[in-house]
Amino acid sequence: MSAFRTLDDAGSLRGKRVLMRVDLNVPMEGGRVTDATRIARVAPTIREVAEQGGRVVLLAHFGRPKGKREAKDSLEPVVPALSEALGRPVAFAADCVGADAERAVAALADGDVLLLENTRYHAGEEKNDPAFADALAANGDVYVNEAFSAAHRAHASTEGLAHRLPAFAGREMQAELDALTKGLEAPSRPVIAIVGGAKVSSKIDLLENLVAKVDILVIGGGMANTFLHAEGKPVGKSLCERDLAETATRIRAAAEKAGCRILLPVDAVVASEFKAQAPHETVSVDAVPEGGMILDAGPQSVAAIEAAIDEAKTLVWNGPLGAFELAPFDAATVAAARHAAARTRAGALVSVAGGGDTVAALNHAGAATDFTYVSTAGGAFLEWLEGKALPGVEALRAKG
Ligand SMILES: Nc1ncnc2c1ncn2[C@@H]1O[C@H](COP(=O)(O)OP(=O)(O)O)[C@@H](O)[C@H]1O
Ligand SMILES: O=C(OP(=O)(O)O)[C@H](O)COP(=O)(O)O
Repeated sequence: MSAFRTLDDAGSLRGKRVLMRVDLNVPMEGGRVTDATRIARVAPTIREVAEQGGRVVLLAHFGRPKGKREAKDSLEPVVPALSEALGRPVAFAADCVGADAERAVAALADGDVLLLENTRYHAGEEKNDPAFADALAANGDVYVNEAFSAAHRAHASTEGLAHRLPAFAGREMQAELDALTKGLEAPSRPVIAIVGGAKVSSKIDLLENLVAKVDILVIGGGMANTFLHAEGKPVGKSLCERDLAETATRIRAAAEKAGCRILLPVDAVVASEFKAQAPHETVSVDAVPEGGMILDAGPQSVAAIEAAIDEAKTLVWNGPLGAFELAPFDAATVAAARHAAARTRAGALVSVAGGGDTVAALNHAGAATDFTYVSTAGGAFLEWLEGKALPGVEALRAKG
C-alpha cells in the first residue's frame, strides 16, 4: 500500500488556488454553530496554507439536500464560526461551481480564505459525476483533503477531485488515521462498541461486520428502536426504520455466530413531542405507548451499559444514546460518557469516540477531554474500524 502525499510534499503554495475539502457538517441550532470541534480541528491547516500565501478555497457539504438548493442546508451560517476560529475574514460564494464560484476565486489575494456553498446542492456531488468534478477542479491548482469524517463517501469533492489535481492529505486527515491506528490497531479485549444516533439506514449495514470485531455491542438511540421493532416490541412514533427489520434480525444472527453480545435498551424515556422538557415517562420497552416517542434510554438500560463498560478494556463509540440536545433526554448519553471518562481516567479503559454529534454530546457531558481519543468522524470511523477502504483516503495514495 503506497503512502499519502501530504502537505509536506506539496511544495510552495504561494499564489496557488488550494481547493481544500473540509467537513463543516457541524451541529447547528437557530442558525448558530453549537459545537465547533470540526472547525477547530481543521483551522490550523487552513491557517498554515494561508500563511504560506496559498489562496484557500474551502469545499464542504451540509446536511443531505440531495441535489436541491435547500436554504436550511446553506453553509453561509458557518462563516462566522469559521472566521472566529481562523482569526481572519472568510469570504463566501453562493455556489461551489459556475460563475459565482469563479468570480469569488478570481477575487482572492494570496493568503485569503473563501468558503464555497454546499457541494450537495448539486446532484453530481454524491454521484461523483465526472463533469461536476471537472467543474469543481476548475477552481483549484492543488487539492487537499482534510475531511476524514467524509472519507467514507466516494463523492466528487471527496474522491473525484483527487484524480484531477495534484492531491494531498491534510494535517488532520493524517492525524486522525495515525491516532486511530495507534489506539485501535491491536485493542485490549474485551472490546465494547456503542452505536446509537439517528443515521440508521447509513450505519446499520456496517454492524454486520462490526459484530465480528467487538465482544459487546451496545445499540442505542434511533438504531435501537429499529432493533426493538424487529423483535416485535412497540415503538410508537419513535424514530425507527421499519423496513430494516430484516437487516436487524440478520445482524443479531451474525452477532450470535461471532460470539458478540448485543445489548439493547430494556427501558426507555418516552415523550409525545420531540421537544426539550416535553412531558415524559419511563417505561419498559414492552410498554411504549402508541403515541409515544422513545427519546432516551432508561435508568435500567444505563446501569446495564455501565456494567458492560466495566467489563471492557477498550470502548469505541459512535452515536448518542438519546436525543441529547433536548433536556432531559441527554441523561443516558451523559451518564455513559461520564462513566467511560472515569474508567479511562482510572487507567482501566482505552476509549475512542467519534462523530459530529457524538463529539458534541461528549463536550456537553464534560467528558471529551478524558477520552483517550476523540475523532471528528462517525460513519467514516466505523467503516475504518470494519477494515473497509475509505474512498477519500485511497484516492490520496501516491501513485507509482
Ligand atoms: N431516540 C432517538 N430519537 C431521535 N433522535 C435520536 C435518538 N437518539 C439519538 N438521536 C439523535 O441522533 C443524532 C446523532 O446521530 P448521528 O448523526 O448518527 O451521530 P454522529 O453525528 O455522532 O455520527 C442526534 O442529533 C440525536 O438527537
Ligand atoms: O457528519 C458526518 O458523519 P457522522 O454523522 O457519521 O459523523 C459526515 O459529515 C458525513 O455526512 P453524511 O453521513 O451525510 O455523508
